[in-house]
Amino acid sequence: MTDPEIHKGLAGVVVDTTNISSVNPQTNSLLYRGYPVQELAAKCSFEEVAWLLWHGELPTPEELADFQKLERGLRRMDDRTRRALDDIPASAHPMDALRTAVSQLGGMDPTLEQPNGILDPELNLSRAVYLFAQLPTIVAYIQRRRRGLEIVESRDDLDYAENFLWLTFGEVPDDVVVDAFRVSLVLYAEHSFNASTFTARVIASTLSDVYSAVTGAIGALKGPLHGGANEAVMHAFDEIGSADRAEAWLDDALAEKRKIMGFGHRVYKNGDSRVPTMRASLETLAEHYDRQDLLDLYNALEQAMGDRKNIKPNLDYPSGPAYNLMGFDTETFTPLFAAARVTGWTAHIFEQYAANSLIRPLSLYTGPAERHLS
Ligand SMILES: CC(=O)SCCNC(=O)CCNC(=O)[C@H](O)C(C)(C)COP(=O)(O)OP(=O)(O)OC[C@H]1O[C@@H](n2cnc3c(N)ncnc32)[C@H](O)[C@@H]1OP(=O)(O)O
Ligand SMILES: O=C([O-])CC(=O)C(=O)O
Repeated sequence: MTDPEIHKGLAGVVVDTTNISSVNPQTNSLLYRGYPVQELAAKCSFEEVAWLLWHGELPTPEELADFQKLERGLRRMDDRTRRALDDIPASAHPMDALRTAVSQLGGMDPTLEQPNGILDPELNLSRAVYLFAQLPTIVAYIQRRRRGLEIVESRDDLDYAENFLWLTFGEVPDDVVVDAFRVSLVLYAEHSFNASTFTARVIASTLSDVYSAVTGAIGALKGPLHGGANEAVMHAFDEIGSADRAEAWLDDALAEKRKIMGFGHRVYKNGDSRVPTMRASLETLAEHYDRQDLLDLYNALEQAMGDRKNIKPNLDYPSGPAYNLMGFDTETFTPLFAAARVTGWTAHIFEQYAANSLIRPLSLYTGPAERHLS
């Protein structure tokens, strides 16, 4: 009998269909429900993109107004969530705190216990909207607590992106900063069967609940080969210090066989479709904050990596320094990714429930042959 073909890391394996987004490395395109992500980033609020991912169509003006009203009414953090967060050491990684908070929200949702409470599509949409509204409050609070600052309450006159920045910094920055932040959220929202989304789908496929699936997805996103890379990019920039040191730093890192964070991608081999849009936002921010030095370092490392390995940046490469310029702590970068991606995760969880098959692949056993206790 010949051994089955092994697909390590499921590389190249098509495991299911999806109508949420398409990643096409040949044309270097990314479509959300058919719309190019660049067009959505140029023209849509993050609320509109969230709606599109969940419902398949952009909202009408009335639907958008109702959704915005609903979202604004769900932003306040429950005292029990606050207590759960306060119980975690402030030194813990924000992704650990966020993962705990989402899990705790699941424990506080009594509707999960209703008949069909886990799978009811209407309840699940409400849960997705609730998580969408809550994550900025939670992520902002985690950063403020780490800085020894008091919580800031949401403002109903602000949209999602503005309010997220307000909650974090206690002020709404200039429009160019808000816009760069909104663009990052749109670009991070969805990316087909990436590791965290697949994790969410695996969990949903057991007919477990939305909160469990999102909690698991947060765990998967934390790793530096996935979402954790946006933080790792900034750590690398801190290590390098300035553009003139990029080449030497890279040579040392490659000699030590280190992975260069923010470069490479499982699907895109000729560059990530989202990078030009995020890079343009980074450029605007660098100009706004008068930080050409950061852009120089960005360009120098990209150039050196291209020369030596011909490997291109992924979205985490421009997002890391962009979030740094906006004033976020490095440890908050991956939670920002999670707050954006909760839209894509939940859309995929709904899709999984709607046409479910338990996800359970096979493995080729390579351990000891059958043996017996004497
Ligand atoms: C938004 C996102 O989540 S995007 C991904 C974010 N993650 C990162 O930025 C982490 C750094 N990048 C990586 O580790 C990888 O590129 C991954 C995990 C993203 C993709 O990995 P894979 O598809 O498995 O690529 P694979 O590992 O086969 O790479 C092919 C070759 O390029 C090398 N390579 C790929 N990425 C990098 C990198 N960032 N630094 C150095 N070498 C790299 C590999 O070592 C491998 O070389 P080899 O053939 O000599 O062994
Ligand atoms: O698609 C992937 O493997 C990783 C990625 O870029 C994302 O999740 O945005």
